[in-house]
Amino acid sequence: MPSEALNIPVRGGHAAQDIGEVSNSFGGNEVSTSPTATFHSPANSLGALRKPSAKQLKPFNTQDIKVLLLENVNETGQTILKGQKYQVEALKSSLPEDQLIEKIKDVHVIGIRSKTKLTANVLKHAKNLIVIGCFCIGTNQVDLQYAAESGIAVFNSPFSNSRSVAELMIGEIICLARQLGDRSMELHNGTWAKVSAGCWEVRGKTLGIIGYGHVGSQLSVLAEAMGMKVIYYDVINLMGLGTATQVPKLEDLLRQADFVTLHVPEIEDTKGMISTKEFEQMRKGAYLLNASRGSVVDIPALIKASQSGKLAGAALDVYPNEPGGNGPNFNAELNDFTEELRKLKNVLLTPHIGGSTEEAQSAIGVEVAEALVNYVNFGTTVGAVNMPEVSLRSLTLEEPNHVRVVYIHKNVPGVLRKVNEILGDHNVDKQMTDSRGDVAYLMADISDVNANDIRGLYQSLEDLGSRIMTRVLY
Ligand SMILES: NC(=O)c1ccc[n+]([C@@H]2O[C@H](COP(=O)([O-])OP(=O)(O)OC[C@H]3O[C@@H](n4cnc5c(N)ncnc54)[C@H](O)[C@@H]3O)[C@@H](O)[C@H]2O)c1
Ligand SMILES: O=C(O)CC[C@@H](O)C(=O)O
Repeated sequence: MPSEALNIPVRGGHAAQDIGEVSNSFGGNEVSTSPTATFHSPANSLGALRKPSAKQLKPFNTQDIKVLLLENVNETGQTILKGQKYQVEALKSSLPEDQLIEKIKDVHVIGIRSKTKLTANVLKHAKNLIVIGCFCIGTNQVDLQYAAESGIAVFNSPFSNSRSVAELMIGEIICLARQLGDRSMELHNGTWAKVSAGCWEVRGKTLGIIGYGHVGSQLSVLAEAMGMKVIYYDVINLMGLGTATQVPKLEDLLRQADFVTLHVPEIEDTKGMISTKEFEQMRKGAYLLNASRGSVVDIPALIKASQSGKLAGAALDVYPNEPGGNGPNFNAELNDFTEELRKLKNVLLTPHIGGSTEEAQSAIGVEVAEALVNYVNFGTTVGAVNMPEVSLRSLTLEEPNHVRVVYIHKNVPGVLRKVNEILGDHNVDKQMTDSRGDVAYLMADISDVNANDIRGLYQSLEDLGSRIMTRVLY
């Protein structure tokens, strides 16, 4: 069978086009949450691309694949995607919703960071989209459920920037303890203010970490190395690193810690988790740091706690509303508390740079771009955050008449029987299927397939009522 002879439309929810007309058409586990859980190694299945005997699965002209990268995705990621000859458009900022909707109509792959909101309203316009790459840790900006139900896989980089965030927290803890932000600002403005009142060593102080995952646990180790006592609160029981100890309740942590730092995901439970009541429970003269998501801390309540002297200082890296790009745009139009926040003493404000280091961005670029290529070219979902993890060993060059069928479907009874009736005309060499909630993902490598059979195979799967998306790769 001639490789790349036919192109199979893969996007679900649309009428199958004539094979001849679709030369421009082409058909991605739970992120580990604890230091003791099994971490995913960075995507490594590109090794398959490099193995001489592995067969490239590209039932499409790769140069027809349109990739839109927003928010200044690192050069490393762009290079990998361009290396596949995909058409890559890379923009430095995110896009307002109306422009995003226009752009997303066309593309097969989109890469974003934390600012681009891929809501159901945006995604319903994404007629060709098969995969989303979040070039960051957080995936709260994407409607993961809607994406899964539309057959769109979502990938992220679960820990490539954890160390960078932890290091920033260490820097900020010392800056807050010594009021460095204020001293520096004063001297920039020509004022010499040599003070020691209210300035402390961090040695012997208690750090309370809320959310003891990738970032929280890294921070724990670094803080202990500076002589801090570490306690943490998490919704799951986790083994503390070093001598760090878990406390049973959030309130216990708030009452004991000198520094409280947040490293939880943005989910329903964590929205507004630090508000007036929690500030009251904190020690007088304590410090609060938030580099998780802007919705986790009630900032007007933080402003009151700072003005009243309850808090000795705070460091914020994230805000409920953040600008789409760089510029003089951190103002009251964005968040109505901004002016008051800017006036506070010993409050460090940073523009969501926790993960913004050369090391982190370069590693994220590679990890997410490789996951995207593996999904587009091979259908592999290892590392996807909204689909079951499915992978099969590569087809090899010794298997010229094999095709890989990817069938994303509603998780309802009887589907496998019907699919296997269709595949049963061929030899099913290997097959893997798994489900996650309402969506199931089936991958099968079948042999003895003639080029002429592919359209029929594809169409039969498309015609099943359970179909979300069909892809045939060969
Ligand atoms: N500022 C930045 O640039 C930056 C960079 C990386 C990550 N982040 C944010 O930090 C968050 C944490 O990152 P991570 O890699 O450590 O995530 P993670 O998933 O490894 O860890 C999160 C931890 O929070 C715990 N948790 C969940 N809900 C909780 C609750 N209600 N109370 C207490 N604990 C709870 C989880 O059990 C888990 O152990 C990310 O989701 C992301 O939003 C920000
Ligand atoms: O780079 C970003 O925009 C997001 C960084 C961070 O919040 C993350 O979720 O990894």
